[in-house]
Amino acid sequence: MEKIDIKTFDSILPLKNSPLIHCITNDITIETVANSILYIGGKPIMSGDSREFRSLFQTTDALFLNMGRMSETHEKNLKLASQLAYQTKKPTVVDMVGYGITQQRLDLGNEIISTHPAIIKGNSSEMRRIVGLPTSARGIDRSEQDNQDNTVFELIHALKMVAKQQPETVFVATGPIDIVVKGNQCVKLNNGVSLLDRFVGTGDIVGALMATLLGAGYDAWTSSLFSLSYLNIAGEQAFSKAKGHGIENFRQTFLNELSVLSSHKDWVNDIRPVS
Ligand SMILES: Nc1ncnc2c1ncn2[C@@H]1O[C@H](COP(=O)(O)OP(=O)(O)O)[C@@H](O)[C@H]1O
Ligand SMILES: Cc1ncsc1CCOP(=O)(O)O
Ligand SMILES: [Mg+2]
Repeated sequence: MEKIDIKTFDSILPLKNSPLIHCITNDITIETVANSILYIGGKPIMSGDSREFRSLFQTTDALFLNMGRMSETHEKNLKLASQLAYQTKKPTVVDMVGYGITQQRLDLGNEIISTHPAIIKGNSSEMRRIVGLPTSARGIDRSEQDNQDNTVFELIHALKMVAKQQPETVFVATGPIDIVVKGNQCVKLNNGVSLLDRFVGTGDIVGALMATLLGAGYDAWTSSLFSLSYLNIAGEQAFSKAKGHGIENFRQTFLNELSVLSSHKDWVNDIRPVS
């Protein structure tokens, strides 16, 4: 497993600049995604009007694409934006929500993958479909079977095979164990709490945090590892403060933690890579 240079994480927040992040995302979690970017010092612009994409691209620092709630317009927007990002080398994160559950999502996801975004992420079940592994997951959720030691091992192997074809792209599979792969490099992270899986948006949020760090000028590897660690340790802090008081209370406490965790400089000491 690659070592993580945790010391660099200490100095990342607060961000030195306020990167402007263009988000084309689902309308289920759009407000939470926008606020999460603000909580770590970025500036979101949520635009789904393709008429303004080209002028927006002249001022934004990164692009966040989320396959979320599909429609013909959303599909056209994601296709156009991913092509513009490829042509202009705009740092891009794509969240493969529901990849492979329908032909539309399969085709759209494959078209976006071909534009070589900096980070391709999804939960472990979505990422298993991307690398051609079976999954019993339904809808956009993750199957528990996809988080066992053997299934995590086979996903890492398959991700490395795909990553060899796209050496500039970081592949992230989230779950109880988060997997980050770039070429033949791999890190597994073991932070977070199961309550993070009990409400919608945590996958969307961590993808938006990755795009924010890309926009701040960090590379895809650092952006992925930092965002996963930061979000999950915010979840651990929220659990210690809000456990037993209901999922919605945990969710609110968790979102609050995203805005304050960076002020506790020793948070990086809680990062738990898995050897
Ligand atoms: N059971 C769990 N234990 C620890 N962390 C979790 C758990 N479930 C989800 N997470 C964390 O929540 C975030 C979202 O992951 P996941 O639920 O897999 O994405 P999605 O919401 O797209 O399905 C990730 O940072 C992941 O590490
Ligand atoms: C429920 C739902 N349906 C389409 S997008 C979405 C939200 C998914 O958010 P996350 O992947 O972060 O749980
Ligand atoms: Mg998701």
